[in-house]
Amino acid sequence: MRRVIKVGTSLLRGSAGRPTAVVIADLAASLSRQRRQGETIALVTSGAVGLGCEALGLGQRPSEVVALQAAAAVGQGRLMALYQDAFAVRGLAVAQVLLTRGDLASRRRYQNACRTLEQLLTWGVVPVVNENDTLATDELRFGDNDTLSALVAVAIGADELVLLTDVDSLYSGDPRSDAEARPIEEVASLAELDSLQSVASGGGQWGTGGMTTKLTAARIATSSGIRVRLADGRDPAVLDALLAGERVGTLFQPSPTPLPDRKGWLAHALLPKGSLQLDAGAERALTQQGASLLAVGVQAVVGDFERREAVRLLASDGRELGRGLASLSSTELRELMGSSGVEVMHRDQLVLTGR
Ligand SMILES: Nc1ncnc2c1ncn2[C@@H]1O[C@H](COP(=O)(O)OP(=O)(O)O)[C@@H](O)[C@H]1O
Ligand SMILES: N[C@@H](CCC(=O)OP(=O)(O)O)C(=O)O
Repeated sequence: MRRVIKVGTSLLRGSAGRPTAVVIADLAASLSRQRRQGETIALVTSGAVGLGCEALGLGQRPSEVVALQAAAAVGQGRLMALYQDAFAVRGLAVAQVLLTRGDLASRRRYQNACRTLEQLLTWGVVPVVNENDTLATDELRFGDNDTLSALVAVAIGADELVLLTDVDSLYSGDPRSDAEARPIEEVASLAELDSLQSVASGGGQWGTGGMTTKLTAARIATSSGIRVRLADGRDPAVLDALLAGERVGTLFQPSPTPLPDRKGWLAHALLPKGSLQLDAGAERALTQQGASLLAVGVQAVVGDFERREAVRLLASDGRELGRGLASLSSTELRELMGSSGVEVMHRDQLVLTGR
């Protein structure tokens, strides 16, 4: 079994009065037991900004990006030192892996990251992944670690993604403000997951994405065939129960028809630079025949992009049909749209997302 465990800022900063070092030591104890049973584990951890703020004596999370980036630079080393010490006591080595959204959006850099992670796992080292906050600029930022954890789970071909946070399950409303909110034990399909978007809202004082980004993460992972579990990380016994196979928190069932690796990457890692509006004929050719996209079906080109850059494919009513890598630049396309016999996107370079 391959598991990715995501540990949120909500836990690492101010979780039920447990100091960060204790939270991490408890995690290391539980996860190293799993490792001894032959399981493969990778961690995605938040906490760089939170620990940086603590070290700097900042009472709250700064709002300006540059202050967040600088605070992360202070906190990331401290965070790694805690993981390193906690796992070393149990005889396990850890490795720091810092990624930006841009790293995962480039196929070459994504494959590099996959290879490095695989090498670490082969050596029995526990990768400890975080966003490279200090370098990530606004447009290349995830901002939350939920989405990153789902992409890491896809990258290492995990069986399960565990999102540990400061709430015991997904609720039918934000439990902080909705006294009637009820826990949801299982989300059985992508359709059910999509229908839940309205119940999720943002994070707490230190967490960033809240439940909204956890649902995005669940969508990415389950559509690639990875089971997702959301559970309370405040109590180490809950993680132990989860790792022992007990039903705790919320279970998101994996899709029975997972996207193959490259299509999963196209659907979830790309950073679209523009979009193409398609006519009804092109929509039918893509969705019903699995055809490549031809210039004859392109009605409008929005944005500026080069050849092999990512674009969204939109239906005439603005719905996203899919996305992929264009064979032509926006300048070339503006000249050629409507002409027959010109390929704009090969079927292997596009994925239908139907959002
Ligand atoms: N529908 C919901 N169900 C459960 N929690 C929710 C929901 N909507 C919003 N939340 C909030 O999301 C928070 C967890 O997200 P966040 O603070 O970003 O944590 P983390 O740092 O672990 O990612 C919870 O404390 C909870 O108040
Ligand atoms: N990369 C950031 C994590 C951002 C964050 O708080 O994410 P999350 O725990 O998903 O709400 C950090 O290390 O502080």
